[in-house]
Amino acid sequence: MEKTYTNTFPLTMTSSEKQETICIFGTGDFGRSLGYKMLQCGYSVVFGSRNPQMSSLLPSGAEVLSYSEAAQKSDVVILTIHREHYGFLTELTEVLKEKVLVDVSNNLKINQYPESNAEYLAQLVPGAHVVKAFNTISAWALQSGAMDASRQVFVCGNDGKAKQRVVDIVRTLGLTPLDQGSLLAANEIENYPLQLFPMWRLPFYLSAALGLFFFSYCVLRDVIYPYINEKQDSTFRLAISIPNRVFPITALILLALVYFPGVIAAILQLYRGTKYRRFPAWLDHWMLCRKQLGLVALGFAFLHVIYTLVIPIRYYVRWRLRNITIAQIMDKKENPFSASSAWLSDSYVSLGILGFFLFVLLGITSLPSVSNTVNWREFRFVQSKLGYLTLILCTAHTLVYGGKRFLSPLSLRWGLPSAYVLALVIPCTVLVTKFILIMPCIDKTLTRIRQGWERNYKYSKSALNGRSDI
Ligand SMILES: NC(=O)C1=CN([C@@H]2O[C@H](COP(=O)(O)OP(=O)(O)OC[C@H]3O[C@@H](n4cnc5c(N)ncnc54)[C@H](OP(=O)(O)O)[C@@H]3O)[C@@H](O)[C@H]2O)C=CC1
Ligand SMILES: [Cu+2]
Repeated sequence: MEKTYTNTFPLTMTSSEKQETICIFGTGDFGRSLGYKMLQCGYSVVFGSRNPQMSSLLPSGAEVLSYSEAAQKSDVVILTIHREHYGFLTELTEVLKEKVLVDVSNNLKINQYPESNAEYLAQLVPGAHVVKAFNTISAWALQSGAMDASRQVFVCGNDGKAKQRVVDIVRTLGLTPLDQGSLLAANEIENYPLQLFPMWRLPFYLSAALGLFFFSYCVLRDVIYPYINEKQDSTFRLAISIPNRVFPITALILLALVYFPGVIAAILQLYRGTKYRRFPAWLDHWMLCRKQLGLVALGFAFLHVIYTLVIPIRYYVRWRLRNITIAQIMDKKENPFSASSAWLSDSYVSLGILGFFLFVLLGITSLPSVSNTVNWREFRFVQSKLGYLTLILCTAHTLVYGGKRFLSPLSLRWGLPSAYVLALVIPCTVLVTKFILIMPCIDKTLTRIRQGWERNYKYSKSALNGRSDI
């Protein structure tokens, strides 16, 4: 019986061959769009509907029959019906026997039901070969042809031949099939369209929290403090001065947070004396979204660069420069040139430029089109060595910014240090810890652990033999 469709199914259809008929159950949005696309690609389409006479707006050229009549016309039946309405299929088990039954359904929530929709369908219609496909393609994309971002169709199913047929249909429709294995994968495939930027969530919340905290901190020091102490209105600082403090601080901390989990993981491995124990879930998740953290940090660094470029055209800056010059003319006294200040200011800018350049380089190499062209060692070299160099340069940039005022009691307001002093805590912690970790004696142990050596090997061996360790 399996021979029937291997013989009849053409791999690619030519006009001279008989058109293959596909049956689509349901005449809703998705069913109609899919039917339209299939007709365009040379299939003949039969719709199954509760009310064949009432169905309107169907693509011309398609036939509409009752569900059981339609099912008899083809051995591939695509169900474009919501899972909640699958009940009536139990009456069609005889007609659907040995047919390829394609489940396209999505749910409203992740893990909404104990079993995936496709597995539920397989239980309802035990004689059919259920294949999961098309759920990641939207009706709108099918119709408008705007499918660049969503050409991929995940396909899974327990019957190899049935799956192959669906894969071929997907290809004929101009989409890219991705075989995901057996029906067990259906759950993951169904959850996929419901996820909302899972890897961007942590970076987003972190940057929002950091931004808000430092913004409030700067408002307290730079707007509220001068108002209460000198009745001075500094609210104009909310537009550029304060954002241009918050952005670089957020960028620097996020960049440090890209390298922090690696350091924590190394310490954990050293402490446990083995690499064969799982990291806690939060550390795993943190490690997985390092790329996104770095890209968000790069975004903030960009903002800092742009905000810095406009400094010379700001009214406040020009006003201050003019006033200082006029005051010097009136006093007939020139400000002496300070070589150390010139050095500090130039090195501050230069470190910033170099740090930003490497930061952009890191961002570019994390793009899939670029990272696909480098091998594993090259990628690690760029992301680790160059990454740490970027962190060192950006931290130094901030330290030099502080310059002579760094930790000076004069810059305290209500006992609060400048925001950039706080910003340095995490980057410095990461750099100092990393420096300790690369000291030869520690590095040697860590490398051995990462190659599989275990400190308490005997202990684990006895555990393996099932003996108690007391
Ligand atoms: N819309 C989209 O972009 C996408 C949809 N999907 C999935 O495709 C399936 C269909 O979605 P969509 O077309 O948007 O939904 P619609 O509500 O527009 O269509 C559902 C169709 O199911 C049929 N149906 C059968 N039994 C019942 C019943 N008891 N009550 C109501 N309808 C019934 C109806 O067709 P008739 O009246 O002819 O019997 C109806 O038109 C869903 O499982 C959805 O998750 C997947 C990817 C994208
Ligand atoms: Cu800067």
